[in-house]
Amino acid sequence: MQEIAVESQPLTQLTYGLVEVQDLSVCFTDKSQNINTVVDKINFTVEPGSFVCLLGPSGCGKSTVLNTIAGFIKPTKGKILVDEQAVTKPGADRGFVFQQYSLLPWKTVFQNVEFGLRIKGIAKAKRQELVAEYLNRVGLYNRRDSFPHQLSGGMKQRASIVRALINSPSVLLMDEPFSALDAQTRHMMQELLMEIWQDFKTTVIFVTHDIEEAVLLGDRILVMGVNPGHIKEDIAIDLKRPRHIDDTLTPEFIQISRQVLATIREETLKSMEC
Ligand SMILES: Nc1ncnc2c1ncn2[C@@H]1O[C@H](COP(=O)(O)OP(=O)(O)OP(=O)(O)O)[C@@H](O)[C@H]1O
Repeated sequence: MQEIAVESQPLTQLTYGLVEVQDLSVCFTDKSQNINTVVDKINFTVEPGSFVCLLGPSGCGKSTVLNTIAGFIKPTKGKILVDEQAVTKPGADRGFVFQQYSLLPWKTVFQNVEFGLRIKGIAKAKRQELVAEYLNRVGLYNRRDSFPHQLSGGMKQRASIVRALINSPSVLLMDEPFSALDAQTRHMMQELLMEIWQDFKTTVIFVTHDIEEAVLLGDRILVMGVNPGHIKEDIAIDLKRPRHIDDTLTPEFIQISRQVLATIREETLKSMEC
């Protein structure tokens, strides 16, 4: 593989990361040729460097919207623009972290994180320097030679996050990345993600159905409604940063969470009716 030298990339590099979702509709056709409109006429813009949560009841289409931004699903109508370029397929400008760990099981932590840099043809010495820097950032350098099955769930997700971030994506797409973790590990991961995001200033679009998680992490919460999936409310979270788990106990936090709960409760009931 041809190797090229690159300039050192500081951890604090500011990427662009403007995401525009314009009149997005996604339909799936089942075996009997019935057309199911999963999300309809979705419009929103995510400003560069902001952290937006997509929140809604199960089945409202959160993952479908995220997968369309990732380029895994093609819009039936409408379009997605990332940094003013139309999304037609997956690309290195969009990093993805799934609920189920996206690490390659036959590669070590180091090799998993290094993978994208190898594909780009970055020189070995530079790869080693960058991977060490990123693994140190999430406290995984000492586990660099471990395989994924030798790691805890939290460690796997830390590795998955730096695996995505090391490629300097304009936007990081996260689909319920902490939902499989126990409560304590989830809280640690939420705090770590906020710290990393403050460093990197990458745009983050984060899917969750956990209200507390959305209020803690997001600059904005896009609450989705059902039948078909749509944006029901766009709620700005004006809580000061940096935020910490303890903030979830403050009156301001509880008040915002109640407001979000009231919005989402109606949709959850609707989703249970069908
Ligand atoms: N590839 C597909 N083919 C057919 N139907 C699909 C496909 N992907 C998703 N759906 C349907 O679209 C709807 C929305 O699914 P989606 O996973 O986007 O919702 P969600 O809000 O992320 O749900 P959850 O919170 O449970 O993960 C569901 O009814 C699902 O069955």
